[in-house]
Amino acid sequence: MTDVGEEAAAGTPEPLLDCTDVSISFRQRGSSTPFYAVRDASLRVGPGDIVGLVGESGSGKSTLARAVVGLQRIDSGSIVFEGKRFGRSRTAEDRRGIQMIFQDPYGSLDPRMKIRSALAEIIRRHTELRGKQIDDRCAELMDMVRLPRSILSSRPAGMSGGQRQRVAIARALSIRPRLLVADEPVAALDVSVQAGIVNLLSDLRRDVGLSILFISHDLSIVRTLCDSVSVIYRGDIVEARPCAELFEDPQSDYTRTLLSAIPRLNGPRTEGLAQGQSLTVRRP
Ligand SMILES: Nc1ncnc2c1ncn2[C@@H]1O[C@H](COP(=O)(O)OP(=O)(O)OP(=O)(O)O)[C@@H](O)[C@H]1O
Repeated sequence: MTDVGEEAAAGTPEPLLDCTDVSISFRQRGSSTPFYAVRDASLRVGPGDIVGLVGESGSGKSTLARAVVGLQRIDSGSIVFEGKRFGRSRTAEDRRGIQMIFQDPYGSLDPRMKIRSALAEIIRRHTELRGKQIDDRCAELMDMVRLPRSILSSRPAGMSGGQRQRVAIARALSIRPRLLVADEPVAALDVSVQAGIVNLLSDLRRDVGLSILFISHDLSIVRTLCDSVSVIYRGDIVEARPCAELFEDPQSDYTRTLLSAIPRLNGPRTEGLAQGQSLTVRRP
């Protein structure tokens, strides 16, 4: 096995996140045989990378993502983040490094709480900032996610889906994670709103060096946003390659099936997201 020193000397950066042979099972009612939702899955995210994780419904994407953030126990394998292997429990510092956003941002936002209070609470809990420093940080976060600062005085209930997802991103960023796990973050949004969120994630990688594990069943978005992509099928990662290579020359039968099921992918990179609408992502 190559050690980190040799890798660095060879010019290969140490991955930020390195999952190796991760298996996750659930008990099945009425059976003594466990059901493996994830089986020997390996996944790497480099510093500043956006990695897509794609697969059909029930293939194990969310289960693996939850394991990465520490919400799901793993049976075997390892999850190493910034060179540290996570054990059964994680420290507060471990948890700070990886934050997650979900398809439904309501899940992480208290509908009764003003955005300023929700952000202030998490900033106070996880950082040394106090008083005006917290106000300044809240304002800065609104700028980062391109929301007007006046939103800080609103409650989630009065906001659009896209605004709520931006607030969820601001909340995740408030404690300066190095990795954002985004589980279907645009699946519930209108196509026009999706493009704004995808552009925002791309800009956050460029502006603050955020690394992203982007989970989606929408291959056209993954192709537009991600540097590399892992394809998961029934808990197995069947292919993991740079995006351009995978879309041009898929190696596994399952990836070929996924791609052929979406004829619009045969068009140019930014065309045809849905019925003539285009998803234009600004590249750094
Ligand atoms: N807590 C659980 N108990 C039992 N089975 C579970 C549990 N969580 C997930 N599963 C099963 O594990 C498999 C993978 O589910 P998972 O949610 O990870 O898939 P997914 O690829 O994220 O699907 P989707 O795109 O529909 O969200 C599914 O068969 C699901 O029913």
